[in-house]
Amino acid sequence: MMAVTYELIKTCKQTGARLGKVHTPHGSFETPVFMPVGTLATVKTMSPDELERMGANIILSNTYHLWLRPGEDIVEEAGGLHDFMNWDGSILTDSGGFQVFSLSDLRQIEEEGVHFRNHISGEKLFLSPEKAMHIQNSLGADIMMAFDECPPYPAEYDYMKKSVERTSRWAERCLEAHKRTDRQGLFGIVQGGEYEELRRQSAKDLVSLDFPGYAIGGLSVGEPKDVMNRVLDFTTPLLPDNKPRYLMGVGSPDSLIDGSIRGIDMFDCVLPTRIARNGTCMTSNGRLVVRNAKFARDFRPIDENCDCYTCRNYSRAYIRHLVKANETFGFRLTTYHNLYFLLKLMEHVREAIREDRLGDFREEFFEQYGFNKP
Ligand SMILES: Nc1nc2c(CCNCC3CCCCC3)c3[nH]c(NCCc4ccccc4)nc3cc2c(=O)[nH]1
Ligand SMILES: [Zn+2]
Repeated sequence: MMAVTYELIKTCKQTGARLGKVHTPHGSFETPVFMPVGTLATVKTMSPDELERMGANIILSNTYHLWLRPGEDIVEEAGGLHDFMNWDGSILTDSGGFQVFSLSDLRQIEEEGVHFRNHISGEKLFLSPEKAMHIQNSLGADIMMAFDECPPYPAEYDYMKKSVERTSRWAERCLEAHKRTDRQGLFGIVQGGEYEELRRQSAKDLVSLDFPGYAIGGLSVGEPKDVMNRVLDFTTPLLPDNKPRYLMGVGSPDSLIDGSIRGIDMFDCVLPTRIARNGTCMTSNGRLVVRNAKFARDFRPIDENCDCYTCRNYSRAYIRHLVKANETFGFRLTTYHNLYFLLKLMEHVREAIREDRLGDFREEFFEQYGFNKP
């Protein structure tokens, strides 16, 4: 029995977007969906109860971070991530590949795996496809990611070709090493940078391995948005219609809409929670830096079009005061609003797909948010 399955409900007549549902052992969620990130087994400053109340059904955590701290053995002894963090919705864990490349220096990539330094203690470590599978099996996430290399942007064609071929060999090794296929679904990650023939090669290799879902990796790594959109235009059609497609590391409102239009079903990003912790909020009229002096006597909510707990009960003046005083409650309020804003945005995207008008929704949203301004 497949741990993770996808149900295609309908395709938008105006765009390539699709309305779907993903079923996992910890429940189902409609797609396109934004997945809040909880790196160290917590979505920073939010309780599981608050995440549930704001409508989150799936959150992310991470192999690399939990392996280093507290150690996957402790999480396994607790009964796995769901019990450890008291979250009974779905969980997806990234494989750690990306974090090794983005967090630690002195890394050396070989066929066997990657040698690198622990970014906290400096000790030398080694992560391989097999090790990444064992850790994710111990963590017990409903969706696991294959161990891949996400090359930097830009990367030479020859380097990228070698990297794609190795990532495909690593994907096979992940399938071999994955132990709990009845309870945890393993997604393959398509690489290939901006090179169409390499994306084709990567997708062909992974689709032939018949994963229950596919991620598009190697994007949101500094390339211009039109490069990302072009890569999506020729990559998503290479993936099977009856499997979820997850665009990794994407979480700005415009990219969520443009990715959905190009047939992406799942998104994750640290953006909303990270900018919240420095007092920046996403609103329907663009970004608002609540720390700004102009809000000192502004008693309106962060976003007058938002009905979240933060916007129903607190003013810009109050939140500015808290953020300036470095009061934790202030960051809880901005985080709650930013996550609610993106979860609500995806609800509107799904509604627009139902009504075959996602193209129109994109125009209205971009206009109001200010994306079209030159
Ligand atoms: N395997 C893998 N992961 C990738 C990730 C991590 C996705 N988030 C996981 C999440 C798990 C829990 C801990 C945190 C990470 C990416 N993130 C980005 N861009 C982020 C760009 C960005 C945007 C805003 C702020 C910071 C960074 N591109 C990515 C490409 C890949 C990739 O090819 N392979
Ligand atoms: Zn709000």
